[in-house]
This record gives sequence, structure tokens and C-alpha cells, in this order.
Amino acid sequence: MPELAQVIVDVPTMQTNRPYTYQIPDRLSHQVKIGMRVIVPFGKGQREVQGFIVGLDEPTSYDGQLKPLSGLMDLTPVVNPELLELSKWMADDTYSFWISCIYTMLPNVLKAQSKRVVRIVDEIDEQTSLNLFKGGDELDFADVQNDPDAVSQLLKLRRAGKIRFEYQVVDRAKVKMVTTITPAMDFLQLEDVLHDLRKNAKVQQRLAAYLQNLQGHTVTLMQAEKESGLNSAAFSMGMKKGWLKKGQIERYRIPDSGRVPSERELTKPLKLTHDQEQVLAPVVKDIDQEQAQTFLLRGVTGSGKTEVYLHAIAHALKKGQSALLLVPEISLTPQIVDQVRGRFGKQVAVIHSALSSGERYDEWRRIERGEASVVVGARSAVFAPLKNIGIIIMDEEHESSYKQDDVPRYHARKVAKWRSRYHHCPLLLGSATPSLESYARAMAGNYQLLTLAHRINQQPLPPIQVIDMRPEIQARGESNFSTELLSALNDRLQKHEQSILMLNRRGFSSFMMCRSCGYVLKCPNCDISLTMHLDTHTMKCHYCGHEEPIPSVCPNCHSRQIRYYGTGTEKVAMELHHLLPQARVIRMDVDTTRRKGMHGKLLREFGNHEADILLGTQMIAKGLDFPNVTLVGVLNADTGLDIPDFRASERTFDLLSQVSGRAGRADKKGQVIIQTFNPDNYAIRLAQAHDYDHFFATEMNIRSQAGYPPYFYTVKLMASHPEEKEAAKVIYDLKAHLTGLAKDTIILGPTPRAIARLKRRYYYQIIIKYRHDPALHQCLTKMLQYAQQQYPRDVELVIDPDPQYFL
Ligand SMILES: Nc1ncnc2c1ncn2[C@@H]1O[C@H](COP(=O)(O)OP(=O)(O)OP(=O)(O)O)[C@@H](O)[C@H]1O
Ligand SMILES: [Zn+2]
Ligand SMILES: [Zn+2]
Repeated sequence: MPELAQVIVDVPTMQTNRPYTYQIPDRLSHQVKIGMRVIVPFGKGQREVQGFIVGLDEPTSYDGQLKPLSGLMDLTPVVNPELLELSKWMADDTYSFWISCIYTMLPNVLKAQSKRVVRIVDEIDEQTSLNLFKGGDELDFADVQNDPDAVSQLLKLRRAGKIRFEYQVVDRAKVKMVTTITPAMDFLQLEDVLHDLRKNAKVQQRLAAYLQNLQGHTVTLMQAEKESGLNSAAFSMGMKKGWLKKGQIERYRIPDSGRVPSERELTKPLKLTHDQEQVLAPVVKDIDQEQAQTFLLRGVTGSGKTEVYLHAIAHALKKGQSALLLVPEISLTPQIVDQVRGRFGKQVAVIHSALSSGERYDEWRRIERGEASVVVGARSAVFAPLKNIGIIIMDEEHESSYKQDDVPRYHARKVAKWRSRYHHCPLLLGSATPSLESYARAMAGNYQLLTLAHRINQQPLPPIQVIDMRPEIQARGESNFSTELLSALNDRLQKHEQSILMLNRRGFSSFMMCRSCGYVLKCPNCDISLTMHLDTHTMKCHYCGHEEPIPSVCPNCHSRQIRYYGTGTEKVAMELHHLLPQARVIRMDVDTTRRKGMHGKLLREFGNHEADILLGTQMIAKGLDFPNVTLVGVLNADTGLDIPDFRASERTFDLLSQVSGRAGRADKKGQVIIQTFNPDNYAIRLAQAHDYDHFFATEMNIRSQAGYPPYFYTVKLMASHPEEKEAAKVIYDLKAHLTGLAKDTIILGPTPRAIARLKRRYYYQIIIKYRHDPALHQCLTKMLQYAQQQYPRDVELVIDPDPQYFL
């Protein structure tokens, strides 16, 4: 029997980032297991907090009086040994608290919530006891806090030392239960019952006959009522007579139920093409041989990557293993979810942000119990409690949404790699436009490269036309549509074919571009766009700190037309209505898809040809497979380019390649039109040529010269405070702590952040670039400890490894 438990408490500070030792009371000693939630007293006030058991009977250096555990919150562990180990690794790797990492892996309802209870500790008079405490010895303060009389009575009692206020941890993990009935007699016994019944006891006759029919099986009360036509009172009567037993079973809240196909409706695997076979073979081999190999599948848009995934999953299942499929954002890729459900039915669990917390908890339990062996989900699904994983797949591996930009700042790809090593299973990364990091690794032989160079339909990728919008604007004034695009749209309308229009929405409005020549003001040192700061009336570089006045004429062509460029989808939809009144348009952006289920609904409508044009933001660029779409138009290719970030070109290339890939996926030929103010930009030109290899080479060259990933690793340090000078003071202090680093490690900054003030806080940052620096990790971990101890509470420090944005 274990006597001591090591517990990680739910008090996220650096001091509590290690286990505390508690005594295990005898009454709990045969139940405690590693990975269970417990309630423990903590801190000066000995208030109750939730914690996780991470070890039992490990030697402890603590020699004082040990406190006992107050209680267990689970009957079985909620964190299995694998995930516990993973959480510990992740805390270290991402400079986060262990407790935050554990919570990140679990459904929200397992997070502790505390309630204030009032407990009687000394005798009180009977009247008060009855009125306030209903005869019990405690009450939930939330029940009385709005009643001034009750509150004043309680305060009086507390002054007299008769009651105590306590915090109690509440378990929110509610399981949904339904009532069941089971016959308590066998067929012949019920036959006797029927025989003895009076002729006019119709209800009893019907009940007994129904129970006979069940032949001992258990059904839900609801089903029994429906099938027998009897009401619940009849079944209660049957229970009293001893004919049946009632019970309770758990019911899962299956998200968007009704869409789970039955066994008969499951889709049959497609016969793979020769190319697909070639790609699948080495993956299957490594599933069989349990090799933790990482594969990078580079397959052009429409090359049938999804079918390869489905075959790999099927293989793992056949071997008796489970499978994990990660997608960038479930709501943006509803088609792939439907495909997986369609193939594997109720074995599939889907995890995404739009689930209610109850639904999420239910899906999580289905996985945990092994009832669902295929998991599809976005970033956080990488923590799905699957056992015996046979294959992990990450679709659109280049997507930046795989990195969490809040604590813990983990990248799902890195976590997936960790789990692939743990389970000795292959990891398959797929994309039409792999990230530079991954492709460079494949080139270096760290990943095994697999290629699907052709579309399934054996058609070439659609031809792309790049339209220079500068003369268009001169000639036609302020319009979002070039002559070519408009006539192409008209042409599809005539032919009853469909079009997709993408408006590349800018994340920021603080960049300047000349509308006459397309010139974007850049930093002379960094070759990255400058950001406009209206507070200081300057243009700043967020990498090196360079600063210059806001120009009033274009430094390139001396035009005065230099300003903010950007339009919303609503405005474009209005113009579209004016230009093509007969066209039916579906608009898809954050506004029209805010309501739950709207995204899928709009896509289904478009799929049913209830509209001619799908107009949307970046959210329509990925994964859509509509055979009738033959035209894709990009209204403004540039907006991604002028964001001051070293990945701006890569993102633009990816986006244009992805969205172009939506055209001509079936037997009809596709066409793509891209409108831009920068027709000569290499990312646009090379996307036009469908030339990933050339883009890769060009971009790698630039990254090498400027010292960016994948040639260097990066870490971002960010300090914030409500007062600007405090934030600045902290960041300079932190910089002084960056010592003992490798010679070729580069420290950029401190500089104010692009959005220097956010939510009433000021932000300053430092970028660290390094190749190989064994001392850095330790240095940053120490810095975090130092910051926790030395800085006032209103200072916030962020350490972001491999940041997606430098902004
Ligand atoms: N072996 C096959 N036989 C027939 N049709 C196939 C086969 N494999 C895939 N397809 C079909 O080809 C189309 C394109 O496949 P899929 O959507 O998987 O491409 P993809 O590579 O994922 O493209 P994207 O990167 O654009 O999402 C789909 O309609 C799919 O049903
Ligand atoms: Zn200009
Ligand atoms: Zn600069």
C-alpha cells in the first residue's frame, strides 16, 4: 500500500511547478493511482485545491509534518502514464507550468472549479439551523449571497466563531445518465403472471407481454415506452410487482448526431491508383514493423491524399491499433471529417472547438475507453487518450494553426512526433505546399519524402492568370474586379458552372502601400515591411528597431496615392450584386459563419448548386472538393505580403497554391485568376507556375542570407505591463540575463511589439536566433524562475519557442 503521494497542485506558479508530497490516509490507500485527480489542502489558508497524482512513494526531502490528501476525485486515472510523461516533457519544452500542460490535454470539465461553502463548526440555535442550513451542517454560499438578511446572519455567526467559510473543489464532469429497464422474470414466470391476471387488467397484460418479448434484454425506459405504448407509471408499477428492474446507464452526447452513418452506409475504399499505392506502401510497412518514421507526403492539390490517409488508417485498425488524424481546423475542413466518418462510422471520434464541453467530455471518454479508435481533430486532438496508436497523420502540415499561441505554446507537429516515438508508429505529414522546415528536413533525409505529382483526374493543375491591378485601377477606378475576372465569372454563369472568389483579408491595417505602383515601404536592414505607428507617427521595423517618418508621397513613384488598402467581403458582395445581378452568391466569412453549424450548411448549399459563387476569406482556400467549380478568383493577392513577417512570402505562396487547387478537380477544366498590385513578386509568380521546388530554393536562399528558420531556430521573449516604461525596464533587465550563450546566437531587440499596446498593456520583445545552443534552454528556464520571484505580479513574461509570427 502506498503511503505517500506526489501531487502537482492547481496553483500555477514557478514554486508549485514541482510535485508536493502528501500523506495517503488509510481509507484511500487501496484506491490511489497515478494520474487521478485529488483534493488537497494547500498554502497558508490550507484551502482546498485540485491536484494530480504524478507519483507514489517517491523519496521526498520534505521533513516537516506532511498533510494528508483530503479526497480522490476519480475512481480511475484521468491521465494515463503516456500523457503524464508527455505533459512533463511539454512543460519543459515550452517553458510552461506542468499543471497547465496537464489541463491542456484534458476536457475542460475536468478542470477544477471551487465553490464557497459555509460550514457549522460550533453549536448554533435550532431556529437558525433550520432556516439557513435546512438542518444540515453546511450550505453553498452562492445560494444565499443575494439575500442580505442571510448574509448578515452568517457574518454574525462567523464573528461568534460558530461557522467557517471554506473553498471546496467541485467536479463538473457530469455524466449523462438514462433510466433502463430489465425483465426480472423469465419467459415462463411471466407466462404464469399473465395467466393469473384479471381479464380487464389491460395495462398489466400489455406490460407483462412486452417484458416477455424482451427475452431478458435491457432497454432504455424511453425505448420501452415507445415500443409498448405504456407510460412510465406502468413501468414503475411493474417494478413494484417485481416483474422488472430499473437501472441507469451512461449516455454519450454524440455531436451532430444523425450524421454518423450506419454499418450498411459506410463507404467502400476506393481502388488506389498506382501513384497512391507507391506512396502508401512504405507507410504500411512501417505500421507493420512499428517504426517511428516521419514521412512527408507532398501531393499536389487534388492528388488524392485523403484516400491514402484512409487506407493507412484502415491498415492500422486491421492490425488492432488506433489512428489519429489531425486537420488544421475542423470547421474549415468539414468534408474530410465526413469522409472519415463515412468510412469508419461510429468508431470515429471528432474533437473540435465548436463542441459543447459536455460533448467534448463524452467524445474524450469514448476514446479513453477504447470505444472510438479513430480520432479526427484539430490541434488539441493531438492529446487524444488513444492507446496503441498505429498511425498518426497530420494533414496540411504547413498550417500555422497547429501552433498554439497561448500557454502552453506547443506545436502539434512536435507533440505528434513525441507520440510517434512513444508508440513506435509512423507519423505521416501531408501537404501540397509543405512548410520550409519540413521540406528541408526531408531534403536532409530526416523525413522520408513521398510524392504525388499528379492529380487523380490526370488533368494538369489549372492554368493561373495574374492580373496587374495597377492599370486596372487607373482605367476603371475603384473596383474589386478586373475586366478578365468579370468576364470569366459571366462565362461560368452562362455554362452553369460554379466559381470560388477569395478575398485575402488583412490581419492588420497598419501597413502602407502605394496604389499607383504597388510599392511597400521596407526596412533598409531587414528587407521586411515597416509598420505604421500612429502614436509616434513613424514607420518602425520590429526586428531591428529601425524607425523613420511616415512618408506622404511614394518614395518609389512620388504618387500621393499611398494609403491603407483593404476591403471587406460585405462590400465586395455588394459590388458583385451590382455587376452580376443574376448571380446567386454565398458569402462566407467570420460574420456569416459565427453561428454553430453555419459553415457546413453554407458549404452544403454551395455543393448542391444553390449558388453560383462562393465568396469568402481565407477560410475557403483549403480542402474543398467541389467537382462543378471551374473558376477560382483571388481578388487581392497582396495583403499577406506586406505583413512584416519573414514567413509572409511562404504564406502567400501556400494560400495561392491551395486556393488555386479548388478549380478543375473533376472532369471539367479549371481556370484561376489572381489579381495583384505586385505582379512581379516571386511568391505570386511561382505560385502561378505551380513551381514549389523553385519557390523552396528561392525562399531558402533568402532565409539563409537573413538568418531565419529553418537555418536558425528562434525564441521570442515578450514582456508586458500596463505602463510602458515598466515593460521596457523588464525587457532590458531580461536581456541582461541572457548570458553564456553560444557565439553564433543572435539577440535582436528589445523592440516594441507591432501592436505595442493591446488590452491596455504595453509589449516589448526580444528575438533570439540560434543554431545550436545547449545553454539557452537552461538560461531561459532560470529566467522564468527569476521573473516569477523578482517581478511584481502585473508584469507578464512570455517565452515563445519557434514563434509563428514575430509580430
Ligand atoms: N483512387 C481513387 N480513385 C478515384 N478517385 C479518387 C481516388 N483517390 C482520390 N479520388 C478522388 O479525387 C479527388 C481529390 O482527392 P482529395 O480531395 O483527397 O485530394 P487532396 O490531395 O487531398 O487535395 P487537396 O490538397 O486539394 O485537399 C476526390 O474527389 C477523391 O474522391
Ligand atoms: Zn508608388
Ligand atoms: Zn529592421
